[in-house]
Amino acid sequence: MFGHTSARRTMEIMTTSSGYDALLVLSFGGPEEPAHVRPFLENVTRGRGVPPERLDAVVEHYMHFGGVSPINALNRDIIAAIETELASAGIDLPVYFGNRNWHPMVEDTVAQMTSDGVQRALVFPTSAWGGYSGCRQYHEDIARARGAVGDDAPDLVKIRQYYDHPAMIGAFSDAVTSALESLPDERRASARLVFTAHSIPDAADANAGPPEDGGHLYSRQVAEASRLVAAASGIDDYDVVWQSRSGPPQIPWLEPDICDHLESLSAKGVDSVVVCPIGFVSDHLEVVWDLDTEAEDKARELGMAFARAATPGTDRRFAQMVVELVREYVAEGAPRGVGEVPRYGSTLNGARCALQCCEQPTRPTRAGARV
Ligand SMILES: CC1=C(CCC(=O)O)c2cc3nc(cc4[nH]c(cc5[nH]c(cc1n2)c(C)c5CCC(=O)O)c(CCC(=O)O)c4C)C(CCC(=O)O)=C3C
Ligand SMILES: [Fe+2]
Repeated sequence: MFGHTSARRTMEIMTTSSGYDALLVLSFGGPEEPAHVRPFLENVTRGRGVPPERLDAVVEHYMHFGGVSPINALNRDIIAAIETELASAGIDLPVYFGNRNWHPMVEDTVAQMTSDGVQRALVFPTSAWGGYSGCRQYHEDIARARGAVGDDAPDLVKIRQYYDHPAMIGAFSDAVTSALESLPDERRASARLVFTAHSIPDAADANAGPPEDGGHLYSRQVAEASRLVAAASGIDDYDVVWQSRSGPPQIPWLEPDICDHLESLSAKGVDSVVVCPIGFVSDHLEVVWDLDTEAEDKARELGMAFARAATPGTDRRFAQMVVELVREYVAEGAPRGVGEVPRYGSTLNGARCALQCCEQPTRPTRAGARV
């Protein structure tokens, strides 16, 4: 059952005039049955200093959904939508699917691409962001997968960060407006807009981006995307908070946490929130558990009305954005972005964007020694 890719058709691969002959959608991966939850989590956390107590808690989150992460199915839907949009744009590129942490593994997918004769492919990462987890780790995946295949591996060009693409900002903004409209009439005018993204260690954020850009690229992009979405929704007052913190408690991560923030808002008399998961392209486990279960329960406990805005992955504009990004490369179109924070992240064969870009900070081991 493993190892097949999502290339929907067998076709003769022809190098187009633009020089690309496939598109690889590269994602995080997730388990699709209970027996796969532990091995998946072991892949995610290998060498990353995540305490066993945290892992046990996360196993439980997956078990609440029958051991099935929604992420792979959502990515298959995104791929089907991309195929439709590519076809209507007249761009003839087969689409492949590979993951960092679970099947279909990117190593297997790149092996398949090699045997299909692919020579040079674009890689669309399902993360819009800079930073180690959001960008550089995807470069590492590309390099590892090519290394596993050897000399015949195709050249792989990763598509750039797209945190401020107008199509994505538009989809998020419409989702915020719909979430606001779903609140009870009497709670709508007082609703507070709260953006949330995956927390990362402070030290990882400090190192995010090329050093000459000043660091903190991830939190700066998240803040900028939030500003753009709020502005497009006609809202000028909002907060940016973080979720899904992992790692040992003594290491500082980006704060405040969404649930703590709901408590502070409630203490100030706020009785209604719209939560926008700006950091995620689809409703994967961090969204359906950490927001739709934990944060919503917290809001209920505090007597607050709660509405969670949709993620953009199911919006047709998301697949259209992917095709626009592909066009930037195949037709050398100008990058479209509406934000003021720069975007990096496009390199060949897993090279870094710059020397010491998104360097992993040293982490204490559980024994207390630094590695
Ligand atoms: C910035 C960021 C994104 C957004 C960018 C992107 O989308 O890539 C993201 C996405 C995701 N994170 C995911 C799942 C997990 N992340 C973990 C752990 C971690 N995430 C981190 C950061 C991020 N993560 C970090 C710094 C860690 C600590 C360990 C380490 O330094 O690497 C763990 C380990 C257990 C835990 O501690 O939570 C799991 C299971 C899933 C799949 C969910 C599903 O199955 O539906 C997705 C899309
Ligand atoms: Fe994560």
